[in-house]
Amino acid sequence: MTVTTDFLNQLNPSQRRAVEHFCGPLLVVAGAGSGKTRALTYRIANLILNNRVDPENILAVTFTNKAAREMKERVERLFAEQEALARHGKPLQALSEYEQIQLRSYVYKTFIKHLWIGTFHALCSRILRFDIEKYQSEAGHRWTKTFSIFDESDAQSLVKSIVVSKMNLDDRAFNPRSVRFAISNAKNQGYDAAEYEQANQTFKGRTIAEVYRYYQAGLAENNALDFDDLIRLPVQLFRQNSQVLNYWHRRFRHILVDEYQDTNRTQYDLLRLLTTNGQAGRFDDWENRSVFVVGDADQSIYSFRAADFTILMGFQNDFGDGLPDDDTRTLVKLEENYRSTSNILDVANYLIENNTERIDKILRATRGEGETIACYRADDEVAEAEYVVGQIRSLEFDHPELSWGDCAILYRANAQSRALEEVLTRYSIPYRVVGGLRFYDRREIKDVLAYLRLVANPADSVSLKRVINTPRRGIGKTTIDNLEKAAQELGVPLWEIISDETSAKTLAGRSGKAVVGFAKMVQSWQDKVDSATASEIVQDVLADTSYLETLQARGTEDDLERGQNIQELYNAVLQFEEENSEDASLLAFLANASLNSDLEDSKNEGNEVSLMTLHASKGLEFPVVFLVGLEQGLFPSNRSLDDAAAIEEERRLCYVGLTRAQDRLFISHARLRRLYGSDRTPAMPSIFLGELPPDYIQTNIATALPERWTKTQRQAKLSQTRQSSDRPGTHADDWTVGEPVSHPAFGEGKVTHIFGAGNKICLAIHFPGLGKKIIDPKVSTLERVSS
Ligand SMILES: Nc1ncnc2c1ncn2[C@@H]1O[C@H](COP(=O)(O)OP(=O)(O)OP(=O)(O)O)[C@@H](O)[C@H]1O
Ligand SMILES: [Mg+2]
Repeated sequence: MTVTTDFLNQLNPSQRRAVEHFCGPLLVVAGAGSGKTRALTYRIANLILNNRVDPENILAVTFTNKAAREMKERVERLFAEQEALARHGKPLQALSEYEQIQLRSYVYKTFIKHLWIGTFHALCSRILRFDIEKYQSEAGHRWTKTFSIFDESDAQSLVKSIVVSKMNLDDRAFNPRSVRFAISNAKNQGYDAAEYEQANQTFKGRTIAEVYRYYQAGLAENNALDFDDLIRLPVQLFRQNSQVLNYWHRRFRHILVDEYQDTNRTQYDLLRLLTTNGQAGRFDDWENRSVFVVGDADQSIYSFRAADFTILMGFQNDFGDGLPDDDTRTLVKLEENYRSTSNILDVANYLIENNTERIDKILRATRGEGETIACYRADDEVAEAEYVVGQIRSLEFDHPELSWGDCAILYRANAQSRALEEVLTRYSIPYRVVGGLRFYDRREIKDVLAYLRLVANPADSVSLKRVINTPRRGIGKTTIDNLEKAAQELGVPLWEIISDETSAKTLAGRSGKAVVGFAKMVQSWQDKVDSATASEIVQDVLADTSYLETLQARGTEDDLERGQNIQELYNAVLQFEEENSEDASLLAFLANASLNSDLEDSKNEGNEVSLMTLHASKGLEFPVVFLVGLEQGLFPSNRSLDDAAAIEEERRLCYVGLTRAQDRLFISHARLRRLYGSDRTPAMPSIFLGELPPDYIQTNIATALPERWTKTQRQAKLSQTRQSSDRPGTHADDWTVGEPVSHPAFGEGKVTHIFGAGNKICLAIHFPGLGKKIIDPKVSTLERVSS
């Protein structure tokens, strides 16, 4: 391939600098829509095309599997375009279909196939498929490369069995979900059970540490890892074994990370080990390797999973050999936004300025002003959904160039999708819920995958128990308990008892024959695992278990849909085999299935409205965005109301939502909302609504927002706010915690917290009988009550 720089013309000078920076560390910080992801993608192409880097030496970390897929496709297209010019002297589109296919297949085989692009989890699972057998945990646990990946529900059922059966604890006091969460959090901060116990010297802390120990032993017994261990284990392995680390260090000379602000401690440790080869010193090889990260601290929204955006802020110091933070050798700022109209961008910037914990940055619009932002107050959640759908339908007439696929509805909580789905269905508008009930979380899919996991990893007793009597074959709970007890006493996996005909018959009594038959069936698949393809094994499993037939025999609509889903799973296996010809084994497919939540996207991708949580919308963009449910207690969420830092995170989430919009933005809230099956309860408008600049916003209720300002007034207001010469009651010093106040709608209450500083404040006020509300004194008039 000839050296070329043509494609770099599609970048602005700062992006180009980031892309062309060859070796050494580089941080790109910039606001939303400024082309960070684009720069990262072009950089991969540039490393290979112009810097002559072997694709095998590149590791790119994306936030979702979908992003990884898109990035690969994008790089592939860039390559194909360059190659078309070089070979044929014509742009790609001018070539015949046959020539295009040939060219793309060449590009795929020569370059793309060798690139490692994926999420931290997907990449780590690949590393572990090579090296996990060299790892030994402090407690002496070991895993083999056929390990299963436990998803959240598998992990929780393991925790539950420990809490209830092993430790005889009250599962109300030690709710398996929260215990699992505590363990997960500890892992993401790099704590093992002993370190966790050290840091939590209460009864509860010690008990959770004990569950943690049993849980790790349980994982090892099942030859399984949870999502957190997928990243933690390579870190520990790299620390234990310098040869292994050295191999991966030499392999990944160029590391690129998108959304770096949402990196947690363990992921950071992994990156550091890989770049420095575990040397205590800093990044020491400026001539031969690079570490390139892009991010935006204002979009950090995963602190509940231990993400820490100070890691982004520390990048230059950590990797930059002690160079000052603003050193341009290690920092590029992007200041143009290519995504949104200036109205949308102004509104988002205005909101995020309310955060105290942030570094100000410039983000200039490059597009026109666009339309104003619509804000709608609905009577309840159904009326809100009707408003959204009404707008989507009227877009059909007003903007025929837009299609349903251009629209996205974003919300804070998954449960909000129900009302929206009902109304969309009523009007026959096709939609898809991105990351809702994941395809791989469906019961029938989990069943078939459990069979496959058992084939690949006989030690996986969680999967074994799931399928031993599914479909029913007359093996009851008592029989399974007996078999399991024997396995525990002998300290062997359940499979060993079941697959031994004599033991199985002795222990299983009347169900002995069924157990033996089941074991023989599984054994016959296991015998083939090295020679057959994944799809052949799936076919065998479906045929031998009569799973599909059982569904068909029952024949309800639900059952038929389940049958179709299984068919879809089979298609996914075939597709996987096509795309991954170099490793299409059952193991590789299973890892992919555990880690890939985007199957539904590829199945349905087309002209449909997208529904998703704000978290899932990160990095994406849509011409039309609806941001719904801006109500106190929902967004910001209830859990954040008492916590200033959490409110700031919610505000960042709101910033993420607003900045997904390219052309049109609709915001809404309801006065009454039914959520999680409760009665309709009154809902207050979100504080974030009061923080948006009213002159940019058209609302259906004159009083929904504070007084209207013109744009010039807004500027004046902004500087005035900054000079803090406000009306009384809007400055932090005006209030003290504990003082009684009166609100026009809620009556009398007491100030419990003051968030923010200067005149960028909100007050948390407890109103007897109503609970706690967050009030912005700039929006609501609060009266002091003399006590
Ligand atoms: N130099 C450029 N010229 C034209 N369009 C650009 C340029 N850079 C980026 N874009 C476009 O702007 C949009 C936003 O880019 P991108 O998604 O890379 O931004 P980002 O900084 O990663 O955003 P986010 O913070 O939301 O992840 C995309 O549609 C991209 O193609
Ligand atoms: Mg991005």
